[in-house]
This record gives sequence, C-alpha cells and structure tokens, in this order.
Amino acid sequence: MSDEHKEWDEEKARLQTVISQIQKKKEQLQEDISELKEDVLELRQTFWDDVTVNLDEPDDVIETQASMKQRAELLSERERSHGLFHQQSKTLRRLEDAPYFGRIDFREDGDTEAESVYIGIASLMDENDEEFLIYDWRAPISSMYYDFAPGRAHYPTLDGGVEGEITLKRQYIVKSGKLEGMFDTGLTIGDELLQSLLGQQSSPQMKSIVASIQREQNQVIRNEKSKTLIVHGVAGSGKTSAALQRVAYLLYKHREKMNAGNMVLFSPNPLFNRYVSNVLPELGEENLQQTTLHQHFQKRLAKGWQLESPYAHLEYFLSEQENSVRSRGLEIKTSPQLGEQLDAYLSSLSDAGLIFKDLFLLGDIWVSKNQLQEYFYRLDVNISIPNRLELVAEWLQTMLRITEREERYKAWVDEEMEMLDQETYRRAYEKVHQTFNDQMSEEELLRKLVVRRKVKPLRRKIEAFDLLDVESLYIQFYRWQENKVIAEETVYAFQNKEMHWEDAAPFFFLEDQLKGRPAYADIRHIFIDEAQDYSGIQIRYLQNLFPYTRMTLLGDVNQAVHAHTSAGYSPLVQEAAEKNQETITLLRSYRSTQPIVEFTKQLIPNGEQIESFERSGPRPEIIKTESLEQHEQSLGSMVEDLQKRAPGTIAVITKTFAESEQVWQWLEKKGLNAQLINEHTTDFKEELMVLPIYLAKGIEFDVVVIDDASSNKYHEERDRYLLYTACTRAMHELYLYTNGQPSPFITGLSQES
Ligand SMILES: Nc1ncnc2c1ncn2[C@@H]1O[C@H](COP(=O)(O)OP(=O)(O)OP(=O)(O)O)[C@@H](O)[C@H]1O
Repeated sequence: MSDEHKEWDEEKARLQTVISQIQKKKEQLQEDISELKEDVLELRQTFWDDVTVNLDEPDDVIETQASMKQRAELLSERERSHGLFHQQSKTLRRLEDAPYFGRIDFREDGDTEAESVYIGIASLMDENDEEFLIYDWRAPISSMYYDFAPGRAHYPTLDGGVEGEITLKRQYIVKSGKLEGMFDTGLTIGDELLQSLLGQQSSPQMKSIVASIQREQNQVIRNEKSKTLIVHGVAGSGKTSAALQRVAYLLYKHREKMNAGNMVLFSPNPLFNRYVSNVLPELGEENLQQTTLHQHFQKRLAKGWQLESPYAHLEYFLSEQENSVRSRGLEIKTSPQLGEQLDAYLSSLSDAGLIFKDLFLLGDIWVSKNQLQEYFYRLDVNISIPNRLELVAEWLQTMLRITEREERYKAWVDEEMEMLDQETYRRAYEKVHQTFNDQMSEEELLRKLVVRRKVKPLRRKIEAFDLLDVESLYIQFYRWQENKVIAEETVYAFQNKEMHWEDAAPFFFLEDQLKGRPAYADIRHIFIDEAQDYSGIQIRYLQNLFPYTRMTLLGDVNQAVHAHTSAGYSPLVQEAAEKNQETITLLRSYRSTQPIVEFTKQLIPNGEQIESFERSGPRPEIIKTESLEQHEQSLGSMVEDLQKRAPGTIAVITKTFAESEQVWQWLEKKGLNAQLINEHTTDFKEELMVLPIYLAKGIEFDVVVIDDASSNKYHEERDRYLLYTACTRAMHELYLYTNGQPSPFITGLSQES
C-alpha cells in the first residue's frame, strides 16, 4: 500500500473514532439534559411545597423570604445549566458533521515528538478529559495553522510564547461525517480548498470562513493591540468575513468577561444585517447587536421629527443640480474640519451664547430662557457646560419644590380636587393610613398629589437636563461661522421637523457635548463596516459616544458612494498623531473570478495593486444598445436567458432607485419574477433581484448585470466609485449594458484577464 493510501486510511479511521466520541458525548449530554429537564419541571411544580409561608412576625417574614430565595436560586441555576447543555449539544451536532478542517503537527523545542493538533470550530476532549481530540480554531496553538508554513513557528501564551517546528500542515474536506478530501499545504491555506469554496454559488446568507482564513485576515481577526483597528481592504478581500470571525475570536478569548451583547456592528443597510446574521450562529456563537447609523439616530430623535434616510439623501444628491444651497451645505456639514469648528463653537459657548428654552408651568412661563441664561453664566466659567447645566437643574429642582408647596393651596387645586375620581381618593386614604402620617391629612395628601401630577412633565424635563434649545444652538453655529444661507436652509428643514441626513451627526454631537452623552457602558467593542461612507463628524460622534470602546473600522476608499467622501477625508486613513491606531491592508480579492477582478481593477486609480485569486470564468461583457426600446428588449432577453442557464442569484444593478423601478417593470412585463429591493427590504425572496448600487453594498451575487453603464449615467469622478462598487458585487459573471455612449470609465478597458 502506498504511503498516501495508508495516510488516507489512517485519517479516515481517526475521523470515525472522533465522530463516535462525539456521538457518545452527545448521548450522554442528552441524558443529562432529560434529567435536568425533569429536575426543572419538578422544581417548578413543587416550588411552594418546601417553602413555609409564615408572615406573622417580622422574623417569620425574613425566614419565608430566605427560603423562597433559596428555592428560586436553585431553580435558576438548573435553568442556566439546561441552557448551557443545549448550547453544548448544538455544538456537538455541528462537530458531528465536520469535526475538524485542519491539522498541524507541531514539535515544541525540547520535545522529541510532534503533537498532532486537529483544528475545528470548537474544542473536544477525549473520554477521560485528558487529551484534546480537537482544538478550537481560536485557541492560541491554532493560530499557527493560519500564520505559518511548515518550518519554524511559534504561538503566544500567557507567559511569553512557545517556539518549535511545524512538521506537517494539512487540510480536510469533511461533509456529513465523511472525509472527501485532504491536502498538505504551505502557507496559503489550500488553493484547492479555496478554489472549491469560492467556486460555489452565492447563498442568501454569508458563510463562515474559519477553514480557510488567510494569514493577513488572521491578523485582523486576532489583533488586540490597538484601540482602533483600521482594515482597509479591496472589494471582496474578506473584510466583513474577517470582522465576523474577529467577533467570534474576541468572544472566545474574553468569554469570562464579554458576551455578544457587549458588541455592536454598524452595517450599511438592513439587508446586509440579514445577509451576515448567520455567520456567528454557524460558529456556535450568539449574534452581536446589529444596527445601521440611521436606525441609531432614529432612536435618538425627538417625537414628531422625521430623519431623512441615507438612501433618500443619496438619491437626492444623485439627481440634484450642482451648486444648490443644500449641496454647498453638505460640503460644510461633512467637511473634515467640522469637528474642530464645533469644538471652537462649543468653547465660545462656555462664555456666552447658550440658548435656553422657556420653562412652562400651568400654561405660563415658570422660568424664562433669559433667567436660565443669566443663572448659567453666573456660575464658574471653569466648570464644563454639562456640569454647569447640572447645577442649573439642581437650582430648578429646589425652586420647583417651593413652587409645588405654594401651588397646593391655590384655587385651581380645589377645582381639580373636585374632579378626582373615587379610585384616587381611595388610594390617598390608604396611603395616609399606611404611612401613619398623622401630620398630613387626606386633603393635604390629595393637594400634594394634584400638584405633583401637574408638575411631573416639568420635573422630567429638568431631570433630563432638557433646558437648552439645541435646535437653535445648532442653527446658530452656522451663523457663528458666517454661513447665513446654510443656517437659513437648516431653519427651513427644522421648522418642518425634518432632519436631513447630513445634519444628524453634527446635531447629536453638539447635543452630547452640551448635555453630556448618553451612557453605553456595556458596549466594549464596535465594528463599523463600509466605514469609507462615514464623514469625519459621524466617526467623531461615535468616538465621543463610545469613549472607552474599541473600534474596528472596515472599508475601501474605492467603494465610497456618498457625496461627501470626495471632500478629502477618509476615516480609513490613520491619523498621524494617533498612536492607538493600526492599519491592516488586504489586497487580494476572493469574491470574483480572475477575469472580473482584472476588469474591475482598471476602473480605479491604483487598481493595479489588487491581486486576484486564480479562478477562471467568462470575461465581463459590455453590451451597447442604441435606444430605450432596444435596451429594454435586450436586457430582458439576457436576464431571461441567464435565469435558464446560470444557477444562483442574478442582480440587475442600477444607479438610482427610480431606475430600479423601471427595470423591474420591464422584467415583470416579460413575465420574469424579480424582487425589487428597496431600503426597507430585509430579506432576499427571489433569485433575481433589481436594486440600486447603494443597497447592494457589502453583498454579492453570482451574476451581475449593470443596467446602464453609459456616459449619461456615469461621468463624474464620483460615479467611477459607484460603478466599481456595482461591478465588484459579481462572483462569477458580469455584464454591463450601455444605452448610448459607454461611460468614460469603461471606455478602452481591457476585458482580457
Ligand atoms: N479566506 C477566505 N476563505 C474563503 N472565502 C473567503 C475568504 N475570504 C473571503 N472569502 C469570500 O469572499 C467573499 C467576499 O468576502 P467579504 O464580503 O467578507 O469581503 P469584503 O472585503 O467585505 O467585500 P466588499 O468590501 O466588496 O463588500 C465572500 O464570499 C467570502 O466568503
């Protein structure tokens, strides 16, 4: 028997042994779960049997409480274990399917023999709990699998590190418990394996990449040095994938002190949220909180206000005439200097200029805005604005108590008391007797109650430091900057209780600086995907909101779709003075076939740095049409044809939503069942989709058809990046229609790979 055959048989035999171990553990766990379940049920049913309820004497009450507490603790401990067992059982079920995907044989310096380290999505011990049958991919020793080729290697430990030699590095393809393939590899984790993984069809949900994490991606995943990690990666280089594996890694590494609830992912759109929602559960971890910046601001918005969505904002600027007041305002509101200018404005407000709100009680001004301002500016100027506001609030609380006492005996209270219902009377009566408050008669208590109810909204306002007129202060900022026209334009929107997207971050930033930021103490790590689309002030806002939180920013400057990104700022560029930042660059694109990568990289400056992964496929095609009718006809037939021939997802990508609607109608007319994706879509329903570029961000499709890459649609510099983003969504096939003259960005591009 050849060595190869022998090894294959040995590996097969080992796999069987491990699987039978898993099955044994699973059965044992099942028994434990059943027992525990019975325990829990019994405890619930007999909860009161062992509790002697005696409330006669204070001592008896205490004893009763103690025995109840003991029972409740026992019950909750059992319930917790039950949950834990369930989790373990799920992990075992996953392991049973594919226990491991890799192996390294590592000989530690000083040892004579190498240990075989098998790596999978979770650790597994042998029967006697002595040896590791499988190591979790996140264990320190497993890091060598991703970081080193056979030869000298090391891995970190708490007391320094371990050095040694990797004598073998192997990969396995295991499906439904069967060994389907194995390869010995060098540094790159198996081209064979990657080929087979990347050649697959897209799926409606992103998959985990643990089995084939590349070395540079591993640096992203395990990085813990810097407070801010910037990952700058070309389209399809695995930024999102690496970020999600990073979450899983951090949850494993810090499992004693951190859980999924301590992390937030800011993603580009709700569809993307859904797209990535399966990766962590697939790895046996809970999902982290996901939101979009828009959803976040919406939660903060006062009642009755409307916040423009970033998509509506984009649509506006994609179809707006240049040099409108709003587009000039946009430049200022997203300029890299805005943060500093707001800082300067805030520091000027320390001496003068704060605008307060009149405080009303019983329909009259109780304390006027001028009185508040006077009081505020009489306080020590060295105290910060939020702290001075706290002092103002304390002063108001005292005044309110006096006012309350004064109001109690006024005529309006008599009137209101007559209107009180029976229930309120009864409660007041009971309260007087319960509290043995002889001094306070029922009537007095009712008066107090009536006044308290009336002042409640005012008290709430004071407690929330809701004393400043932040809207006016925000508008005043633009006047202070001598940008009167922009101030007026903002006034106009604010009068209609509309907040434009570009106003949200500076507005809430200002509010937080003035009133003190809301606390998000439990958030330990935030991830910002598609960070290139964030303006300076949006990032500054988040940094200010989460001052003690680590941040991972992921993005690609070439995929910037927002107008402000041309303003010369990118959150992905490391600040020179900032020591706590680190940047990792990913240049290899895994999503698309080589011909597609070779085509798309010509669209952008410095595209030649982008490396493609050797995967073949048809060349991208540019199809010219001369009229709208021809365009409709040809695109419809092409899509119909694709549906018949190409399995998987097909996306027709347009520049704006209005164009998506039009294309969708064309396809409907042809009897093709397509899903029109809008900003509220959270699920893929059809394999054929029509959507604007900004909603396709971060997502991928087997086949992409660009609706109209003509110069009509894509001619400004900014359009270059939109087109690049759209084309790089394609995994296997890419078609570009151009109705009329092709865009200058694709004219003359080579379609050869
Ligand atoms: N190491 C890897 N092994 C297998 N597949 C990978 C690997 N890295 C990336 N991929 C695949 O490449 C595709 C692109 O990955 P991902 O979406 O994470 O990239 P991205 O950099 O976030 O892309 P974009 O910025 O263009 O949205 C996905 O299908 C992902 O599964």
